[in-house]
Amino acid sequence: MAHETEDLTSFLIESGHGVKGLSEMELKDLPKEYLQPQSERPSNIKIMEEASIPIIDVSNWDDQAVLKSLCDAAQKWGFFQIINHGVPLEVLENVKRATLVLFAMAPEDKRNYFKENSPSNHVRLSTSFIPEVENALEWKDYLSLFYVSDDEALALWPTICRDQLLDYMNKCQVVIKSLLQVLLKGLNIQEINEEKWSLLSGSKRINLNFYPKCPKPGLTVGVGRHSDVSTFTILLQDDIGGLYVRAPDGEGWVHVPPIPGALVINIGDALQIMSNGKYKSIEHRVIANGSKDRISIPLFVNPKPSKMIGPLKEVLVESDEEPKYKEVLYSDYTLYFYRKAHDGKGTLDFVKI
Ligand SMILES: COc1cc(/C=C/C(=O)SCCNC(=O)CCNC(=O)[C@H](O)C(C)(C)COP(=O)(O)OP(=O)(O)OC[C@H]2O[C@@H](n3cnc4c(N)ncnc43)[C@H](O)[C@@H]2OP(=O)(O)O)ccc1O
Ligand SMILES: O=C(O)CCC(=O)C(=O)O
Ligand SMILES: [Fe+2]
Repeated sequence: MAHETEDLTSFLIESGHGVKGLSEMELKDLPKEYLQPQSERPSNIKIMEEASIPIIDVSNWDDQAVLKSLCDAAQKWGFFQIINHGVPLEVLENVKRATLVLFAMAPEDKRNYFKENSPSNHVRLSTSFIPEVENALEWKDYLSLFYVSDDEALALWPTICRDQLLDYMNKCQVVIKSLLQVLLKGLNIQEINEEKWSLLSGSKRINLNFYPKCPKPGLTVGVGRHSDVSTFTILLQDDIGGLYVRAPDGEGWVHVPPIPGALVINIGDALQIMSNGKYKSIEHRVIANGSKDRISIPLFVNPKPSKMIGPLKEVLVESDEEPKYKEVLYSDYTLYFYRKAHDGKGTLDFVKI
């Protein structure tokens, strides 16, 4: 039934089943649309079992040793986990539960949030990444919510999860502010005025990712190799695992093990650009799971879309380096990201000098 592409699109999107619906059919084989080229399949990944991304205790953001660990991790790994960050465990659990409840909704209710029916482009349920431009689909459904204000979110976001998400985003504000202050100190910027806050963190997007159990996890991906286009991302994951990040040697891949209560932080392209390459946005990917559903919730902290981004002048003066990236309107950068399939760190080519 769902094996011809047109039928598949109708099943996934028009009927609102998503890839979760395919998973529930207990198919023996994957529809051909999900077959990734050999080079992207998990069997071709060199996994570095002995390596791990840093785990940093941030109970005291003002501690110089904590500052050094965070800035070193942002330079070397671009990915780290934080513990004792102050966001209550209960708030994290509520968000994960709300995500499961959202994806458990009936397809006829979920279909209202797919792009074609959604009342706003700030609320969008999708499957894969951008099916229209992908040669091979990703085994994932996701709800993407662009945050403008609490009032707008209360009016537009699905009632089934909006309160839990807003509470979580609100509680994350301390983490966002503290992390930005530390990372900018590492660039020798001590004071952050309103203009800089807005440049670095003037918009937010939260995605609820659902990776259903997959009949042939070896032949597809949960999410293909990409770097985020954010300033940085705060990722909450459940206890299943499957996220891998590119190791600093550029060859192998390192698993990000779930740690109860921890938040995963990754530097995005916008901060790589603004720090003129000092902080690294690192490629990452998600492998599908053969026996269990998985969820993750990335909170993308982004520049305001109307801002021009480029290497910060303080960074250029301090390092006496030439800019490595051109200035670009942030919304143009994001649109370029959304116009193509995931392609590793390919989005940065848009601004490389
Ligand atoms: C790994 O898998 C992912 C990752 C992601 C996201 C990762 C990030 O790093 S998110 C950070 C992105 N930055 C922002 O959201 C802030 C800046 N955003 C904006 O300025 C706007 O949203 C916009 C991108 C400029 C678009 O706004 P607007 O002018 O109002 O037009 P739209 O109709 O909303 O969209 C135009 C065009 O963009 C694409 N698009 C927009 N939002 C999404 C979305 N959430 N998911 C996918 N695609 C989106 C879309 O192609 C639109 O084209 P149409 O043909 O539909 O008109 C996300 C998802 C993953 O799987
Ligand atoms: O699910 C994950 O662990 C990562 C998801 C991700 O990289 C993204 O949504 O940008
Ligand atoms: Fe990502």
